[in-house]
Amino acid sequence: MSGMAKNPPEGLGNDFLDEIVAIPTYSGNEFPLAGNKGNLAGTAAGASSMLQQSSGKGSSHVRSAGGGGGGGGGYEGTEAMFPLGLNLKQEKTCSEEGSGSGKQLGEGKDTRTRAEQVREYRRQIILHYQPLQRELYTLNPGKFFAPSFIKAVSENTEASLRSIISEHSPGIYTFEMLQPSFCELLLSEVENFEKWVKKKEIQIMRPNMMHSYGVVLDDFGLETMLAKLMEDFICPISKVFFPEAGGLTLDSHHGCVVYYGKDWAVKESCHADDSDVTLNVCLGNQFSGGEQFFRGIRCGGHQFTGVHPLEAIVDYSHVPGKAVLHHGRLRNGAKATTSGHRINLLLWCRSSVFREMERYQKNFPSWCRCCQLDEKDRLRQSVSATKLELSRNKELREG
Ligand SMILES: O=C(O)CCC(=O)C(=O)O
Ligand SMILES: [Fe+2]
Repeated sequence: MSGMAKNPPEGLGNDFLDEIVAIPTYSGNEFPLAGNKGNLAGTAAGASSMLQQSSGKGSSHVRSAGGGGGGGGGYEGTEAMFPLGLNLKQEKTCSEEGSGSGKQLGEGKDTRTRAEQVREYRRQIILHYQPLQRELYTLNPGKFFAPSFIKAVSENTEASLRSIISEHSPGIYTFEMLQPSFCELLLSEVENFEKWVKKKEIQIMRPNMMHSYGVVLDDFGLETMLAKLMEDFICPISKVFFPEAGGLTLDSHHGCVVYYGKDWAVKESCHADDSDVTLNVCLGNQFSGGEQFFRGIRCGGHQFTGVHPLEAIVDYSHVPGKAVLHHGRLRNGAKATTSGHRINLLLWCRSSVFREMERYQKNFPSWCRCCQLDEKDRLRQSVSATKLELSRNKELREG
């Protein structure tokens, strides 16, 4: 089992504390899942009421394509705009976000790259944290996944995958994925990690700028297991359903668990994940409300445009054990969880090849609605200009 914690020494030395970089943290509320055995079958209740569209800015105005690419988590907020992505310091600009390894952080003193800081941060945690559910740390499909999911992925044909996957709406796919016992184990591991963090009074990195309530699984030893999960079980699906979004070449991920509920109220904000393909699976528990909403796929240059009238505005009510797989640039957000607690596993899957190609892409990406509209406009204008020129030439010849 690689990446597992060794026996921790008593307490944590100053070196360890020095290594932890300040990030969003919370210390107050207990993780309220202890003793919830058997409750995982709870479902997301509550009819999905329509989310109000983005205030004021929600016109279908199409901005001309700007920088593009960039992988940053832009937001079209219902109110505020937040960036997303792994963040060692609470920076405010989207463009600083994302998987930009090689970038130096810190004001002056710390000259390590972001990648180096993250590596050291993880090393320190893994050295000191003692896992509770060790079986989670090695991928065990028979224990983790629903039999139907294992069968479809092992057959690995488009037909077998389509037999278990439903298209909730264009580009949003759902399927039964996790066994209740796996969800329970993961929840108890997360709870254990939170207890450890609290006991040691350390600050840890939280999943992203939207979530101070949640943990990054990769940081405490689950990175290898999640990488294998992505490679063996998500890539076969993304190859079929998201070939245009890097689905053929996913090669890195950001894995976390996020919490919603009374003690973990998250501001409703529409955003794009720092991901090329996103896997989101509900782990539990009993809750109502908390629908996820989707507001159109946009490239980096069009993140802040409104929803187009022809575009579906989609809500989805999470169900424990069931996965949602969507295009990473599909703008999304979560409505308030009105009772109980909703806890989800997120795997932001990335393709370095896709991101590199995006940087040099000259043509518009076919999957961005605004780029499509821009392209149509450009064609229309060029046809009108040609027509005008032809009629002028005709007038000159005849006149
Ligand atoms: O509410 C959820 O399940 C998804 C959260 C989310 O969109 C995100 O963290 O990127
Ligand atoms: Fe998201």
